[in-house]
Amino acid sequence: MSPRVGVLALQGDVREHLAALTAAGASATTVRRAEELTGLDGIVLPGGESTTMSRLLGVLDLFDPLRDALTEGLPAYGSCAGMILLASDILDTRPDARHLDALDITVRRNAFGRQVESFETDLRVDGITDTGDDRGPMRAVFIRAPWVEKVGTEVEVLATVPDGPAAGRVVAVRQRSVLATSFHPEVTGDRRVHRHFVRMIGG
Ligand SMILES: NC(=O)CC[C@H](N)C(=O)O
Repeated sequence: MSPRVGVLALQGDVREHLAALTAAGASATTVRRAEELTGLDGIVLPGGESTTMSRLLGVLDLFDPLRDALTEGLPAYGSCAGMILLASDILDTRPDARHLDALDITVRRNAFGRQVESFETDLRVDGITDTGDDRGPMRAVFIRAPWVEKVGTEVEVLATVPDGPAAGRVVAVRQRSVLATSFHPEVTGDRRVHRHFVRMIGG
């Protein structure tokens, strides 16, 4: 049976993740209420605006149930704003923004600065672009993206920016069943990250 994956659907590029997950073989469904967390094999936190999502999670009484589900081991994948929400520490955020503390990383919001606020590059992602018939670098789209400034001992770094002013910056990580990318594979048509997540949670 295909794994059942929820997409947090409060704001952001929900539709793109639903399509990518479906193409990757998951049964994808939206999550707007706490009850909709029941029976999920994984959840995706989309790109968008992390402070807005954080506020809506509170307004809809979804923040605590989601954090509890993550603490209990619900696998998760966050892209961009989703990565920020999953982090244990955020730099350059608003004082009232809350985060889910599911990944032992420090992220800096809007880290790439004005000149390269949005850019694309070809990336190698460990375990994703180096295996399978379709191996090879992945086009990665960064839109006012965060980078990871610090990783805990249990966190694997999967990708860094290859060149340019931000060379070496960490942009993809995994800690057990939680995966996060600064970039947006959901907008490129390259399904390898979503397939990787679906395989990861399918055991
Ligand atoms: N593309 C994105 O998800 C941007 C993230 C946004 N800058 C934030 O802080 O939430």
